[in-house]
Order: sequence, then C-alpha cells, then structure tokens
Amino acid sequence: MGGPRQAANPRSLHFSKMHGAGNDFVVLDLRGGRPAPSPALCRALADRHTGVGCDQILTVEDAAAPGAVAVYGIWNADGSRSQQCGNGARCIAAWLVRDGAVQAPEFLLDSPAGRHPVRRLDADRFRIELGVPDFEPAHIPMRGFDAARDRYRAGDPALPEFGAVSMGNPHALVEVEDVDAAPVADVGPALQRDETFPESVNVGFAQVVARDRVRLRVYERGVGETLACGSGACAAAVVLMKRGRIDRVAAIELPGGELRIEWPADDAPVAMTGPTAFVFEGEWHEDRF
Ligand SMILES: N[C@H](CCC[C@H](N)C(=O)O)C(=O)O
Repeated sequence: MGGPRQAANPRSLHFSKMHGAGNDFVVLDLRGGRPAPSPALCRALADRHTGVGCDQILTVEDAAAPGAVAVYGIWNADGSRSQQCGNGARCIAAWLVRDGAVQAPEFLLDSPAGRHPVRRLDADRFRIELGVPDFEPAHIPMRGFDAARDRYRAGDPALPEFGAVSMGNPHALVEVEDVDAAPVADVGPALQRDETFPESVNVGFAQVVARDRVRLRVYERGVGETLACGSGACAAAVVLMKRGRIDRVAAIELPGGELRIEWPADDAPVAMTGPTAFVFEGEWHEDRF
C-alpha cells in the first residue's frame, strides 16, 4: 500500500519528474498532511536552469471525499494555481498505480475541477474523463459577453476571433490555416492580457487537418507555449465539434505527442486518452528555501 515518501534528509523534499506527451511535471507527495508548496517554491522547482524544470508542479493529496483514490493539485511554473491539468491527471494516475495506492484498472481521481473516472489501458496509457465542458462566458470566465457563442472578439480589434470554453480552467481557441506559422508567441500573451479574460486564459491554435484530426499548439496560462496541453486538447476538440468542424472522436496532434478526444454528446463528459512517462526521482534540498 502506498504512503508518503519520506525523504532521505528531513530537510529535503522527494519528487518524481514525469511528462505526458512532453508536458512536464514535478510531482510532490503531500499525503499525510504535508503543506502545499508556496508560489516561490513552485517557481524554484520549475526553473529550467537553477531548479528541476517543469511546466507544472502537481501534488498528490489524501482524498477529501470517499470513493476517490486521491486528490491532485496543480501549480503553474509561475507559481499560479489552476483547477485542471489533463496531461497531469494522467500522470498522477500512473504515479498512484506505481505507488501501489490503486490496483484496479478503473478508479476515481479528484481535482479542484471535480471527480474524474480513470481507466488504465496499459503500462503507460490512461483514459480520463475531464467533465462536461462549460461554454457559459461567466463560467470561463470572460467579461463582456452574456451568452455563449461560436466565435468572440476580444477588446483589442487587432486580435483574431476565437472560441472559448472552460474545462475547469479557461481556454480560448483560434483556428489557423497552418499551425506551424501560427502567431503563438504574439497572440497568446495578447489574449491573456486582454480585459476579456479577468483570470487570464490558455490559448490554443488549431489547424483542422481532417474530420478526425487536428494539429494544435497551446500557449498556456502561467507557463507559455508547452509541448502539449491536455485540457487544451479537450477545449480545442469541443469548440471544433460544436462548430461542426470535426467528428466526435478526434486525434489531436501536439508538438510533444498525440491525444485522443471523445465527446459523444453536448451534455457528456469529455474523455481524453494519452501517454504518461516517468523520467527520474529526486530530492529537492529545501534548505535552499
Ligand atoms: N496552464 C493551465 C494548467 C495546466 C494545463 C495543462 N498542462 C493540461 O495538460 O491541461 C492553467 O493555468 O489553466
């Protein structure tokens, strides 16, 4: 049975380095009531020169409600918190299986965004349901719109039109002809700064290749462009499915790998299938903090 991993030196913090389709994580075991990492510790851990290096810090915590194996928390590289991380959820599932905390192939994981059914498909591939997407502007949240629509324009008229949805965290989706030429580094930060998104936003750039295949790049809130974004893949898929641009099962090709998204009906949860990988284990010397 799993349990909190005790570091060799009480002043050090054990961590697991993982990634899901290239979206990389530092995983901290906080079961047993260890305190949440401070924003400063998250930034230090995430630093790719003086720290471990990661897009997000994920925490494993004792389940708060019966039925779930654990609850996971999400912090971005800049120390900000999020309510959802699709690639991270799969990695937490793999972490709990390796820890011995769960033996069954199907189990439940809790996140700040809700309860997620998980199915282990093989040694490193997992399918997880991330909940029903919420297109209500106020829930994304977005300012300036009182009803959901297919396409929006931000306050800055120079910005392209976009779709928007919450997967528990906020997403905007810009359709482009060629994802390799997409203005990710310009439009991404500009949309994040726009008054339309009071809590910033994850910005996806999608090129529809076929009715069941999309190429996607994501400029993530709190990080910048990542090799993959699981909730971003779900967000892109459901915006394009709602527009009738793609079918209800689609492959989302990201720079770091491919995810499969299924959304059988508008009132159904979105299911995402993809890989997980363990890279190394380490000890973080907390006396640096
Ligand atoms: N940057 C996101 C959190 C991580 C999401 C991403 N890594 C994923 O796989 O869903 C946010 O601030 O909402």
